[in-house]
Amino acid sequence: VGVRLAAEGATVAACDLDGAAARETVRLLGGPGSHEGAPRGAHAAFQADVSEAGAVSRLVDQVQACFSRPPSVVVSCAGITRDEFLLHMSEDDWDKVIAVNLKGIFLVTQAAAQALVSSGCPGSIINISSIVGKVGNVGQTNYAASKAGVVGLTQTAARELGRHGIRCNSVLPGFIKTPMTQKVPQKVTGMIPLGHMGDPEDVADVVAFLASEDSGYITGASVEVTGGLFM
Ligand SMILES: CCCCCCCCCCCCCC(=O)CC(=O)SCCNC(=O)CCNC(=O)[C@H](O)C(C)(C)COP(=O)(O)OP(=O)(O)OC[C@H]1O[C@@H](n2cnc3c(N)ncnc32)[C@H](O)[C@@H]1OP(=O)(O)O
Ligand SMILES: NC(=O)C1=CN([C@@H]2O[C@H](COP(=O)(O)OP(=O)(O)OC[C@H]3O[C@@H](n4cnc5c(N)ncnc54)[C@H](O)[C@@H]3O)[C@@H](O)[C@H]2O)C=CC1
Repeated sequence: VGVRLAAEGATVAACDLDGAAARETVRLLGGPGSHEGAPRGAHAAFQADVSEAGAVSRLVDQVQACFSRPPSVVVSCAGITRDEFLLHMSEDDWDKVIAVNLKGIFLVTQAAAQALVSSGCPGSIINISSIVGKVGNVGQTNYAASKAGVVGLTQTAARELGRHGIRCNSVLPGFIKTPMTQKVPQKVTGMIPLGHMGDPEDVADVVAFLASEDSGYITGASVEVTGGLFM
């Protein structure tokens, strides 16, 4: 997503719980700024735990200090799984997934919206849900609930923030080739109408569209990027 948005001319603030991962993203973008507080206009890397309110507040403050404005496009990708059958799922596995995947998106969406509204800037907020939030999945009561919650949160934010020129949309990827999907039974591929798994670039293409003025009249939408899986 960062590479695609940079290719569209965006200056990217990449943030991750793993600061090294964020700095690697900035290096991928060819940005000189592989450290916080990069020269104005350069891409910059930040570290934060999105499930922690103080960390998110500090992140938005750091981004505004670095770029002299709130972020005009915010893409929340952070997500984890702690898969287990319902009969055996621990409370901790439930709490951890909800904290990152749902509360994290609440905190980032809220902090970004507060900064945009107080500065009178329009914006586009894009939250990464999952097709699992629409149809459920074996072993994922926690994850499915978190991802379904992302859609409801984003629709509500869209209703409240439209008057401020802030659009909010959800992206629901399907079976995408990343480490996260390595444990999914491969028999799934046969269920995909397009016959193959997607690539992260397929998701990035949709994010770039929702970030751009080409989607200027779209808000509150849930865009499925699934090859037709579970249409
Ligand atoms: C006909 C197949 C239908 C498959 C539909 C699956 C759709 C998945 C699309 C995902 C797209 C988006 C996903 C996403 O947002 C990103 C992710 O979250 S990727 C990770 C998704 N996680 C899973 O799919 C769960 C994978 N399973 C597990 O992690 C383990 O199985 C689990 C921890 C749940 C249990 O482990 P264990 O006790 O060791 O049991 P087994 O692994 O031996 O499995 C027992 C039994 O259950 C079957 N099974 C496991 N997972 C799934 C599944 N997702 N869908 C269907 N069936 C599943 C497994 O095949 C075994 O069946 P047997 O007949 O007993 O062999
Ligand atoms: N891979 C797939 O097939 C699908 C993925 N998704 C969603 O897409 C998003 C990205 O998924 P992937 O790139 O596959 O996963 P990934 O595991 O490669 O990336 C997730 C990133 O989130 C970071 N992160 C984890 N907890 C964090 C926290 N508390 N604070 C800040 N950062 C944190 C991780 O360090 C990691 O860099 C996730 O929200 C996932 O649920 C949705 C559908 C399908």
